[in-house]
Amino acid sequence: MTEHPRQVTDDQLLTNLLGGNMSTVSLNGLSHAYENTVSPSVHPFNLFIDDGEFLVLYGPSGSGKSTILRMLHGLEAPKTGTILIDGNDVTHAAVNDRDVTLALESYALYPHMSVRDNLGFALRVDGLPAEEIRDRVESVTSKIGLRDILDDVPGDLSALQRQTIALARAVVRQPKVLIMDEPVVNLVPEHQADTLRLVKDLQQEFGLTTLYATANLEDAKVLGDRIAFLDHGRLIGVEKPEVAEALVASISDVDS
Ligand SMILES: Nc1ncnc2c1ncn2[C@@H]1O[C@H](COP(=O)(O)OP(=O)(O)OP(=O)(O)O)[C@@H](O)[C@H]1O
Repeated sequence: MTEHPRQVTDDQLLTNLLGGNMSTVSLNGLSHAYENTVSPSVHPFNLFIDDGEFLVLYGPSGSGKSTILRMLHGLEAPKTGTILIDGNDVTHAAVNDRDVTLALESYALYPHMSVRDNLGFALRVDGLPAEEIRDRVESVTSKIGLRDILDDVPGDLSALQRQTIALARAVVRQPKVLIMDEPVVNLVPEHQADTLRLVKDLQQEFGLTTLYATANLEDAKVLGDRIAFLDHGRLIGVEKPEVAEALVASISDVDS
């Protein structure tokens, strides 16, 4: 199975040459095994995610998606391999030293804080100046129609608005890498479509390098620039959404 290199635009080349803030991810020979288990949860694999790319990890339950995200986040140590972000080896770096942000579900919002304070909280902890916090919060909220509810608390809002804020709270940090682990799986169907659209819009608007785990092929096709197919802890292939169906069919043939 071939891995399609993404076309590097003139802008990206220029940014590279100028030593700009690129956010590439290289996973090299990465594997994982949970303690006291017989077979590895993730077999060794290589994967490169380009700056600003939306990469979907797709596979059934137990295929290794969460474990890969947890290694990238710093919550699980790999058994083998390295993790490079912008060429820097972060394989053994602490969670807070790798600039990877996990978008949490809406129940993780602080219930007593206004939307504005929820969005700015992590930025204050990071020590950003008040002016920059205000600018970032306004920039994100104006793009997603949240400005009118900045002074409300989560309990006053709809489930969809809360979900939107939870996503915005990750984006406002402008992380090098944004990760999401099945963020729509617990939402009612009508909110799932809206949330997927929002995820894609925010990712494109802010050009965030993103890894997104899902067991839903339709979601993977809507969201991904490329889809990484996982099966029983193995990376089977990395393809554009257009050829996803054919690859899934070939995996099913092999499995049956
Ligand atoms: N804490 C753990 N201890 C032992 N084995 C685990 C643990 N967490 C996951 N596993 C195993 O590791 C493998 C990969 O699981 P993982 O959760 O990464 O898959 P997934 O594709 O994200 O599935 P799901 O969406 O159901 O979480 C599975 O075989 C799973 O049973």
